[in-house]
Amino acid sequence: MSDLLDVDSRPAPESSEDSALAEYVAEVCRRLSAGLLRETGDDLRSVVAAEVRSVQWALEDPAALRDRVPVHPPRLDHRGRVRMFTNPVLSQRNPLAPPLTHVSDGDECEFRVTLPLQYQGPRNMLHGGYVGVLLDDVLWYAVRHASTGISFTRELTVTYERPVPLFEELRIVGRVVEAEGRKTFAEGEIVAGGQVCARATGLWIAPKPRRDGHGSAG
Ligand SMILES: CCCCCCCCCC(=O)SCCNC(=O)CCNC(=O)[C@H](O)C(C)(C)COP(=O)(O)OP(=O)(O)OC[C@H]1O[C@@H](n2cnc3c(N)ncnc32)[C@H](O)[C@@H]1OP(=O)(O)O
Repeated sequence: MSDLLDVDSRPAPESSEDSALAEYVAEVCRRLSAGLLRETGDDLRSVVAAEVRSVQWALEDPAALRDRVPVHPPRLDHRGRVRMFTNPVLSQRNPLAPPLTHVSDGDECEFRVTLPLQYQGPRNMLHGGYVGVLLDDVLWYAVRHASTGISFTRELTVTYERPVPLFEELRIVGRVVEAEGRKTFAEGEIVAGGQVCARATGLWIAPKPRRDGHGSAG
């Protein structure tokens, strides 16, 4: 996924052990989030203790994490500044991002994910706001893949056709339907068990070029 970012090939100012440590701790945070919402009493204490031990183990022996591949270190921009990939859907280093698999980058972009408890709205169902977050991100990703620069979401319409389930694999799909100047229109859906649960259409707009010829953001 990171190949779509505006990065260069200079080495990141972080050891691979530290990048692995950051991603490992993000995983621990995800497990803790689910544990805090699932457990009580002795079970809660035992989940917290186990995860604290696993962080201590990782800190004491960072080399043990070295074989955890792939690791996604921060990049440097053209001025040599660290560019951390912070995206709350796609960054492995962000505990808010779910454990998502990136399936394809062709005419259709597709992510797959099985969402745990911390994304719950109604019982066993995905929170509606997060349905919008996932669709915004996959449509943005399709727009980004089909173009050369950054675009911002201008309009996003989500149709909730049936509940999006937690605890089972979701396909999250996005595609460009039309591009005209700075505007790109895209659409997509979230599919569970072969059924479309939610659809989205939207418009992405590239920022006006600056006087120096570059985009104004991104
Ligand atoms: C490494 C990076 C990782 C990034 C992760 C991204 C995750 C997903 C994407 C996002 O969530 S982005 C964050 C949420 N979005 C924003 O915060 C954007 C806030 N809005 C803006 O900053 C501006 O509105 C925007 C830059 C999008 C557009 O401002 P402009 O002043 O350039 O737009 P303008 O009003 O000139 O409209 C441009 C064109 O679109 C047209 N237009 C605007 N709204 C329209 C509409 N609703 N339908 C059809 N056309 C529309 C408008 O008529 C015009 O057409 P023409 O070029 O033909 O004249």
